[in-house]
Amino acid sequence: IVHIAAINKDRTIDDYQRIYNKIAEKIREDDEYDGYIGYGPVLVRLGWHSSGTYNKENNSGGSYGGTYRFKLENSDPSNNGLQNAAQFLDPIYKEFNWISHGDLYTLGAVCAIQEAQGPKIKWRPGRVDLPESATPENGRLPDAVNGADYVRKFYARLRMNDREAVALTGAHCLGRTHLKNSGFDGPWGAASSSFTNEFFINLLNEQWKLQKNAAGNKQYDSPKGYMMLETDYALIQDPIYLKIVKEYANNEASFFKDFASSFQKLLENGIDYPKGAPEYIFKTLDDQDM
Ligand code: HEM
Ligand SMILES: Nc1c([N+](=O)[O-])cnc2ccccc12
Repeated sequence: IVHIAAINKDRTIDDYQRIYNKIAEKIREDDEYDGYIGYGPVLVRLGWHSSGTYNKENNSGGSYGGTYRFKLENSDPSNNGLQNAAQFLDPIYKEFNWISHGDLYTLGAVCAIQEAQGPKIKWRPGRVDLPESATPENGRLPDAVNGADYVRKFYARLRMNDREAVALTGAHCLGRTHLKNSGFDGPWGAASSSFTNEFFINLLNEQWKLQKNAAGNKQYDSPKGYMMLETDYALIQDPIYLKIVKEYANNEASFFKDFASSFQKLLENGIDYPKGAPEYIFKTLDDQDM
């Protein structure tokens, strides 16, 4: 399968910055969502899940076709809760319906990370809405109850190496798990809406206890009320991952640099960009004194 980015010469960075600003202003405005965590984290998860269906074996899935908009994909149990992100983006799509769904889902995630004081993420437009028949089957997104071997194998399907896998998991500094969405619960402590390297610091500094939660699923809990999934905890069980976790816990700049490149790669998996395809770095609202 080949997906070639469609370059729309009528649209410039100003057009996309306008959409970015609309999303960013709405994140600021709708601040009460999920106990005042806000919509940032769930927008990041939508961008990641719409990209995480990619399979390098046949270049299928991924963000290009915007197939999350179809029932088969948005009703995948792995996508429980992302309806909130889709509903958040609906009015923005109505106002700017010249953008493709794939570009909108990924732009929303980039905006959410940057507005959470995370790194600048380069973003390239050109995804094209594909028909419902192009929707990937359920089951391509990762399960949380697994160890390091599973994590390594899963990320290999997305063409991600060990550093990229650890860096990407650092997005778990944002938001929280919700029993009704995924059967995992917490953290009850600082479920953050700021993008930092705290996930790695928590992993290394907290005492973790594996226990069954109210839904009977195993997760690691800490006395301070933090939690880790088994796939999170795997990053300090595996010696190679552990070394990278320590690097990112001690060097936020290194984490930011690697996250920015890995997240762009994740969002662009499966897409061929023609030579000279435009690549944008959006200004935050703060950069624009808004
Ligand atoms: C092995 C890989 C991964 C597994 C098993 C996993 C699993 C999960 C689970 C179970 C939740 C809770 C969902 C809910 O209950 O609402 C969650 C939330 C989240 N995940 Fe992951 N995840 C993985 C990788 C990633 C990656 C690569 C990113 C982004 C780069 C990411 C970003 C997020 C965010 C931002 C949230 C919070 C969402 C919210 O607060 O609504 N995750 N993840
Ligand atoms: N905030 C989180 C943490 N944490 O340490 O605060 C750990 N793992 C998570 C997994 C999914 C979503 C949020 C998480």
